[in-house]
Amino acid sequence: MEDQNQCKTSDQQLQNLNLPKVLLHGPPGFSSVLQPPYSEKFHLLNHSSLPLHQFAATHPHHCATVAAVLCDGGYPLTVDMLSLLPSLRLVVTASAGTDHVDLDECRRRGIQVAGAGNLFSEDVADLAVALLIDVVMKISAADRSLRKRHVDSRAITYASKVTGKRVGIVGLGRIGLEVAHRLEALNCKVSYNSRKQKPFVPYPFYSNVVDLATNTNVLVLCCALNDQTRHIINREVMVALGKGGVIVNVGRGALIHEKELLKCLMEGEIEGAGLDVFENEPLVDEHFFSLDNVVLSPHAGFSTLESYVAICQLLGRNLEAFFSDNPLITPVI
Ligand SMILES: O=CC(=O)O
Repeated sequence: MEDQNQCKTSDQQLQNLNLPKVLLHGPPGFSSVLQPPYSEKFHLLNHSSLPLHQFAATHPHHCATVAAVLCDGGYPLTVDMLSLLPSLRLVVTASAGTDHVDLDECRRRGIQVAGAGNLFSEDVADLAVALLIDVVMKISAADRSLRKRHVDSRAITYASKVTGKRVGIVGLGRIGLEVAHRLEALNCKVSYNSRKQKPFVPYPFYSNVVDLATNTNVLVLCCALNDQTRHIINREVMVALGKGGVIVNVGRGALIHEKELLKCLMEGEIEGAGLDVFENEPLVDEHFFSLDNVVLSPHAGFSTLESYVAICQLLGRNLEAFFSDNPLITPVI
């Protein structure tokens, strides 16, 4: 554990005593998400060099008094972890998804949670459409082929038209809607599946993902991961999508039964996949690496420079709002 401010003067350390303690729960370097003026308003603690339970064992006083956690999307906050922080009142996550945070436990303990809101929706939608176009038009496969000096583009099999494709969006929240708007410009025929039919959208609704797959060429997964959506894309759905079918996933890896996806890709049950997320992140199943009909992206849907600058501000503003007794800017609960 390092105290974020340990190299400052002891005067500043004394000053820290009056500042709310915020525990940073993310990768090395995560502390840079809070910049002045926000970084000066909190006593930042960074445990990235130690697992949280070891930090708790070696720094019980800090753990007992941490008031807020600032966490990164890939960093779980389980019941056990939350129990190490008895004074915790706020979790701010730098992600739109909240499947890594035990929200039920936060509710039970009255801990408020803020997230990224819709900040990343446009970037994620851009990436979804980029992956769709790449897989369908075989851009990355052609690039690989050219680099091997196979200059005849037909050395790879024929690409397919994006224009006019029937695209089924799974999860028509803000990201799904952004994807739909982009696809309309490409003359794609959009339909969707979600928990409930949305009265305000013009797209056909399918209450069942198998029916959606049967009636489309491409599935784009934009929904949240929860008990209802885990492995929502199983073999039955992939077979229903059919041999020319493509799956794009910008939601969470575990929306797809990944082993079945690999089998379907290898056996030609579906045509291809564009994946920004994986079931065992940060690990990626290496079987994907040898498949030419897959385009891979390292969970990068939210990593534009513009959005990074914006999320840094938003995290600080949520912390500031909470500790000034104002409503959270982007509340989850
Ligand atoms: O995956 C990224 C996010 O949830 O913001």
